[in-house]
Amino acid sequence: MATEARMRSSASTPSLRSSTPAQFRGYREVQAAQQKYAKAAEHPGGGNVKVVVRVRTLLPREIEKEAPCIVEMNPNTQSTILYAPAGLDQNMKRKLEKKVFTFDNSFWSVNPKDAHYADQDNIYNSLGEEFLDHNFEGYHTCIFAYGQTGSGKSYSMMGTAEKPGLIPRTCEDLFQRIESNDVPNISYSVRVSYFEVYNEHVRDLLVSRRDTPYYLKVRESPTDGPYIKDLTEVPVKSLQEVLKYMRQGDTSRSVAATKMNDVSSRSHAVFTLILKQIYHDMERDETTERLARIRLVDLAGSERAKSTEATGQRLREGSNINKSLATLGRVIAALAESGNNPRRKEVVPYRDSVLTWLLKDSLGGNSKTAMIACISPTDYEETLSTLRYADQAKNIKLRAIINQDQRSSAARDAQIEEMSETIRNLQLSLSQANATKKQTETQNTQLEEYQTKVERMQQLMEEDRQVAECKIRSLQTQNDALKLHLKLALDSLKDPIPHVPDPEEKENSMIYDEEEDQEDLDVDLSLHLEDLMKDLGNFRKKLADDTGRFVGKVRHLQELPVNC
Ligand SMILES: Nc1ncnc2c1ncn2[C@@H]1O[C@H](COP(=O)(O)OP(=O)(O)OP(=O)(O)O)[C@@H](O)[C@H]1O
Repeated sequence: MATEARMRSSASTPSLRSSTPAQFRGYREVQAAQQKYAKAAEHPGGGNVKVVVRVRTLLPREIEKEAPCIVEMNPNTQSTILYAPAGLDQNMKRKLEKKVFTFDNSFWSVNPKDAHYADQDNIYNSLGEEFLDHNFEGYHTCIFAYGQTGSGKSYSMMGTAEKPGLIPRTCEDLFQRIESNDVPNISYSVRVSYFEVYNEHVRDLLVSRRDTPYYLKVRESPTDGPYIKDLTEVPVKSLQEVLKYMRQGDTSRSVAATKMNDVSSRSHAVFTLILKQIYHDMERDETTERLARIRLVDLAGSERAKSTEATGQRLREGSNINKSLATLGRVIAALAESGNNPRRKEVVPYRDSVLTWLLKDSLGGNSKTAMIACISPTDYEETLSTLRYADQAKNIKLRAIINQDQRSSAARDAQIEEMSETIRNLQLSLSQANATKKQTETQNTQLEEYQTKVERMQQLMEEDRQVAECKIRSLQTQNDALKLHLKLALDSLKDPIPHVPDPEEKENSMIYDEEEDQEDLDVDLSLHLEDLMKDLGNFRKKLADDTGRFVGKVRHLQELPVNC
């Protein structure tokens, strides 16, 4: 449970926010914002998995049964206390004495009337906002919700239309931050993907359901680790667009009514946003790219067949869910053990389930990660098991780094050129293979490679267009600032400020000084004016160059063949 004060986020504003309107920003202000941007890269990315617990409200079936609330939370210590259920004999009660756990946050969502009640807003402000700050700094992040079936995972992650959860709020804040950015030489791009792991198979939630199930393959890249081949990743430009995909994915998620939950998620759902920031340094003609993967995971709930009374398909689903959650438990245990004792090299069984294999990076690698352990206020055994799980996760050490890449414009151009050449060669060999009608395995691999390269190339060209655009924006801002300076300089030349005479000065020297000062001022102003005119000329020239380059590149992009 958290107090109001603690609920309010202490997270810093993102490094790129500013309140000065762009048209009034001078070169110095822009430089200051740029330095701030570079400074964010110095933050260390270590630390442990952040673990928070949320206890949900009592559900109608629990109220009906008059089930007592056996959880308590202390807002001062952020501890969660679990009491043994009433009605046990003294012997059992002694065995199941009260258990106390302390977490980064203990969120009390039982009764809205309580002072320390945590609503959806509080959860986002305490966790989501801070994690989005990390994304703008260039870190990958992952927030996953864990808990028994019906404990409030989907409510916390997705929420309802009236009370949106972490996922829609993250999307909203992300686009708000992007739209309020007024540093002209930074551009953003966002892509989204949404998949589920159902019965150990990966299903793309952004592709409409087909009669015969269509599952995707998991592959491993030497540089990026495990990834899903052919997963849809769509570029999104606005909040409305990303919410549209989120809803589309949500409706195709595998859910079913069980005895414990009317709308129970039968799969683990992974919603991912990829945020790319490209910052262009005007002086060095160099771009810095920052890439952050924002992973938001709603796990299926752990469940006991006895409580769910499941049979047939539901039972099989349940046993697969439990199997992957058990593997996740073993992965957490192994990582926590290595965190406690760095000299001990634990074998982490990532590969034992599709879920842990895909979350490898988020669990013990390059990511800042948080776990929301969702608990029911009435179930002793399941709640204790979730709290133990969460307690162990606190010991996992992370190795997050800022994902940043610096390149000169010339290097970017060279990369595009090299890629065009590869695409041309692939196209040639494909059309030769087509001509001889040889449907070989090599041809298929080449075709795949070709398509990936073309996609990557189109992405690069799009980014290049954004860089050119932000250069133009930046030059225009500087141009505006210079015009303003120029106007002020001209005004002061036309109407110089009269010198205020010092009463103690002698009259003669006064006349002499006044004339001398005016001469100095005139010389200063005309030198300043000359500099400004020179700068203005340079900026105009640069602007014209960039516009020319940009138009040329767009033409090149339009001429590029998409399919062979
Ligand atoms: N903090 C909360 N405040 C109000 N209602 C909640 C809260 N948490 C959960 N609920 C309600 O409890 C029910 C179960 O929650 P939810 O579906 O999120 O559980 P879940 O953990 O995702 O379950 P499953 O694993 O079966 O999918 C829903 O009706 C949901 O609206």
